[in-house]
Amino acid sequence: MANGLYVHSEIGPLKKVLLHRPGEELLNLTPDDLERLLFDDIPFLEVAQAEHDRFAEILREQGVEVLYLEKLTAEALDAVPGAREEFTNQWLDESGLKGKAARAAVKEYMDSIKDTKTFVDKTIAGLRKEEIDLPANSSSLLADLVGSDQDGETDLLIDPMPNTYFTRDPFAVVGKGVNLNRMFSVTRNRETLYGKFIFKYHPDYKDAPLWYRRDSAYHTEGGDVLNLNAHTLAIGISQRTQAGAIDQLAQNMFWEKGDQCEIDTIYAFNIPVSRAFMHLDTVFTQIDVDKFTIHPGIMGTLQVFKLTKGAQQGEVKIEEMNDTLEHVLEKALGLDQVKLIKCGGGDPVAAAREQWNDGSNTLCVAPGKICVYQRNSVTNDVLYKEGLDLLVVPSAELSRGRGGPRCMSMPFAREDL
Ligand SMILES: NC(=O)NCCC[C@H](N)C(=O)O
Repeated sequence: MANGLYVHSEIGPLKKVLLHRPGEELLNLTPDDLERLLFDDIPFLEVAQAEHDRFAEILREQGVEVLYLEKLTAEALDAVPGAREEFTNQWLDESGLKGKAARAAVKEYMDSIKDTKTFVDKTIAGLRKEEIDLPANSSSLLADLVGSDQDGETDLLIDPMPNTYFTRDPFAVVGKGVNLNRMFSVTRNRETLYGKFIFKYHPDYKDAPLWYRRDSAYHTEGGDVLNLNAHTLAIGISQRTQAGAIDQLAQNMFWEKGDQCEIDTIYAFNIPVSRAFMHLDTVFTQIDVDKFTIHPGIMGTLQVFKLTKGAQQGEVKIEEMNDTLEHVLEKALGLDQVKLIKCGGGDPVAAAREQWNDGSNTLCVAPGKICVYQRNSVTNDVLYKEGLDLLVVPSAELSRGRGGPRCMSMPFAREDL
């Protein structure tokens, strides 16, 4: 574990996980910005934090080391002279700020924050106009005179990043390396900066090989990536992950970085493009050696492609194998039978309601032991009767961002099975 990363499955005993405690970014969410910022409601921050603290505590009770994105980023920026300056400039480049004068004023404000962890929190929280002394209209640039209001009236100078607590998506640990993603939306793509600097400068993680880069041409997100075993990945072709990203990933994993990457097979699942099916992990998650929770909407024949390394340099073989999810997973895992447990049991009303609140998005901490949202009582009852050991996370507020326990976590290390 030279660089501290080691993930070869979805279910091996979890040793180390990355979270982000929701912070002041949720206080900069307004009803008008919800859709653009990919959020569905305004959470009550204090309760969201208490729920998240309980999630972290549940993980620690299971012997898991809990890391925080904001802390690792601050450590990375403090580790190398010039790293914080480099981060600030790139954060400003991607902040949507218009005008040189505004940029200079924000830079001065951010530089004045001495403590780096407080600085990192502020980059996530966003900035209100009232917080900055913008120079009077003395500039000769139209952009300074008009400012950011050209996109509509707003009290914000820089958008918050309310989805940062979904640490699953900006990057994904695969084996001993990382897919550093280019994300689907402009707003969430800013979250990938934290991973960029952690994997560039953090003393414990800087040697991690990158299987994908945030400057790639196609978008992809960690919620679409499932580590089936050391050699096999499942990836969704979804609203968030383009087929071209999977081609690029296969090239990098099989060839460009083939000497470091153990993955030799990728199953690409073509899932419907909709918010309910946002990522592969909103549709199914592995909960035991041979068990998965699923969204019932994914039953029936699926279009699936199997990508393997070809014989010629740079060649990737693609086989279309349209089949049921059950059969594809059996083949991929080399099992005679897998069991798919439906969100909501057989009840279509419960399935729709609980799927909306991530009933099939679970975090497995060991085979058969999973974190679930408390509010999904119908699904949880079914899982309990199937013999699963449930670690129940309070979820009244956390669920308002449309992500569950798997979305809120990025495993850094799991024991082998
Ligand atoms: N892996 C996941 O399904 N993550 C949930 C992300 C929810 C967030 N509001 C988003 O739309 O990106």
